[in-house]
Amino acid sequence: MPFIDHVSDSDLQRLALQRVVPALLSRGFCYVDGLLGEVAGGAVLEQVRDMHRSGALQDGRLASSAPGVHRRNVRGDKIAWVSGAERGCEAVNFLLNLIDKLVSMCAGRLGTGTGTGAGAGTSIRERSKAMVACYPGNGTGYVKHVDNHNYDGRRITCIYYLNKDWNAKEHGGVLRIFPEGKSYVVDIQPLFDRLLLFWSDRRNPHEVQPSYATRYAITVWYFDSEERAEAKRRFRDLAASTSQQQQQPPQDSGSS
Ligand SMILES: Cc1cc(NC(=O)CCC(=O)O)nc(C)c1Br
Ligand SMILES: [Fe+3]
Repeated sequence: MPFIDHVSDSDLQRLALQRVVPALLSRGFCYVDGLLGEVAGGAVLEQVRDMHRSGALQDGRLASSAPGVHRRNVRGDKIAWVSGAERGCEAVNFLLNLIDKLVSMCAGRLGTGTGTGAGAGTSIRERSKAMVACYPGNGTGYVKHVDNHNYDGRRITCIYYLNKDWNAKEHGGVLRIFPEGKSYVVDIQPLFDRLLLFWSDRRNPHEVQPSYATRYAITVWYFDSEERAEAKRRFRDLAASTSQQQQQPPQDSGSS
């Protein structure tokens, strides 16, 4: 079904230049509410709910329960990786295309301000598949971490939230960002039709606080081409060197 084109290219251009780029450069994160609008946003939510109902969201990480509580492992978030081309993902694909357009309109203007010191600036031309995630609402969250803590190439994390009538006081599930070197934290509610963008590296450690209602989100990571290529080279060298070691006979320890 043809989605209502809620956001025109000129809207996106304005959003990129007047909101997203300045915020990323000055604060390192930015969120936009009402990205797709009720109809298209609702279509994405329905498709994610269908994935959840059909069991497509799996292999969540084991989340240990609170210390002291009888130590059973409870399931954390459930995820599925989608390209958007899958049947039943048409609305997700529409979302991904829109985010791609928005990020490409920003990419040329994120210059050397990214503070990575790597090369002349950020050339973002590729991204990961989309990670559809569901926190089941059993009190699990996601421990504090950095997405790209070791130059794996990821430059911008984009998270699209899908949760209607979310109330953090009752449902928890706040994404808390701890901006590097700042004395304050930033609490983001995972609200329906909200798009959050932030630098994936050490500038933005973050955690998901325990969620007490079903919490859906779709995440894509955009790569800096140079850093990604370098990370792939490093990974190939590592793989090559470890496989060589396996081929060589184990060096005797030299002990008598
Ligand atoms: C699998 C995986 C999930 C996440 N998710 C979040 O940080 C949650 C953000 C939110 O839902 O608000 N991050 C990493 C680095 C990996 Br890997
Ligand atoms: Fe993360």
